[in-house]
Amino acid sequence: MIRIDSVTKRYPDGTVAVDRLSLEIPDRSITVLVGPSGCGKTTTLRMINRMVEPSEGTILLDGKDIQQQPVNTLRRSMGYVIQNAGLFQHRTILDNIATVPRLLGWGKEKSRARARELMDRVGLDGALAKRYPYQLSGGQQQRVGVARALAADPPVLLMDEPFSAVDPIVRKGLQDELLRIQGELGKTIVFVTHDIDEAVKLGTMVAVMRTGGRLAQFAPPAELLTNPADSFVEDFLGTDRGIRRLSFFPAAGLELLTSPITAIDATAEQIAARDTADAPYLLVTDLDGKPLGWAEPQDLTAGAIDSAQLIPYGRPFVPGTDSLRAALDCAVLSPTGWAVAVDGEGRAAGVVSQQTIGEAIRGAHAKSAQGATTEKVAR
Ligand SMILES: Nc1ncnc2c1ncn2[C@@H]1O[C@H](COP(=O)(O)OP(=O)(O)OP(=O)(O)O)[C@@H](O)[C@H]1O
Repeated sequence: MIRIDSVTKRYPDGTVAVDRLSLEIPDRSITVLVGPSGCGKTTTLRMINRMVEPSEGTILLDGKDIQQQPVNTLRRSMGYVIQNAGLFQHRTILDNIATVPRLLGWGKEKSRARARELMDRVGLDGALAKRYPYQLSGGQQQRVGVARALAADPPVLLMDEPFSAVDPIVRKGLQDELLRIQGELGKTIVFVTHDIDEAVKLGTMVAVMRTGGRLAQFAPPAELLTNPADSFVEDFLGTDRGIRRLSFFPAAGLELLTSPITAIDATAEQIAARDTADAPYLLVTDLDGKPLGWAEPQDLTAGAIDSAQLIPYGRPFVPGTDSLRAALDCAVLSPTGWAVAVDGEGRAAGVVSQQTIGEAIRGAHAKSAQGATTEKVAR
């Protein structure tokens, strides 16, 4: 949908912010521009809505040169979200969100109705509608910024470090919300960040830029983590690239053992009859099948199970939605070295050892080397 064709931006003082950049930004997906401070990300984004004009090269939107389009028409087709939301401080939340529909002449009631609908869409409580921006938290303000950008239903959303100013937990919530909104609305989003984790999480495609405004690599995140183009990209991705790449392999194929699962009301005879050859620990569950903790078989054969004596099982993973990274994390954090898999209701579905996860990782790498595609799974 957006094609950046050999674009250069030279500012009047001679700074080359962007140097012969070419990118094909796919339709209805999130393309992330990432790179160190000053590498030209913001300049690139602003050239897309003509807040900055390129010195050379062309940008095409749906095959048409954006230079040939009136700036106002162009900007109407592009929502713009910036860090700290950039809200109008003297307007209520509802009126902030209704800004563009009002500019388009929608009328007050229709604009406000649309604003209410968007508050709901971005997860804002309707009770906040009459407040002013200063009466909202940073995360809430950022949601207002996203709602305002979506108000006139533009096909394109440009987002410049929109979540950088909030704490990590709020940030994760905003990222998840953006992925949900993108899934529902199918916008074409260009997202600027300097945080590679954010880029890998959000991007369908990731453009890594280097200082001097040049493109270092343009690839889907799994490809980036597997085959960084050069040492700059490799360094930028960080030292735990291998672990992060596991986020792209689903945990669904892991072989789970169910024989060690033991209900808390199991009798000594039932426990003694268990085949524990494959697993040194038993996972004790409550009567609903939810995990309580680990026990060594010899500690249980004595009689009634005392839940206070159990070894904590740590955090479980959900095979249907989690990745091998999540499963490995659970196993690494588990005092027994075994990870607990649960179903959507939190009931124990099986257990798996670090060794089995290790074998699955090797299998996944081998498969991916044969060219199998890696889909994004929950991280
Ligand atoms: N108006 C301007 N005049 C001159 N130089 C500029 C101007 N705006 C930006 N620059 C320079 O262009 C280069 C790219 O800036 P830009 O803001 O696009 O980078 P960025 O990657 O978004 O950085 P950051 O992550 O720090 O926001 C920088 O060297 C910057 O100093």
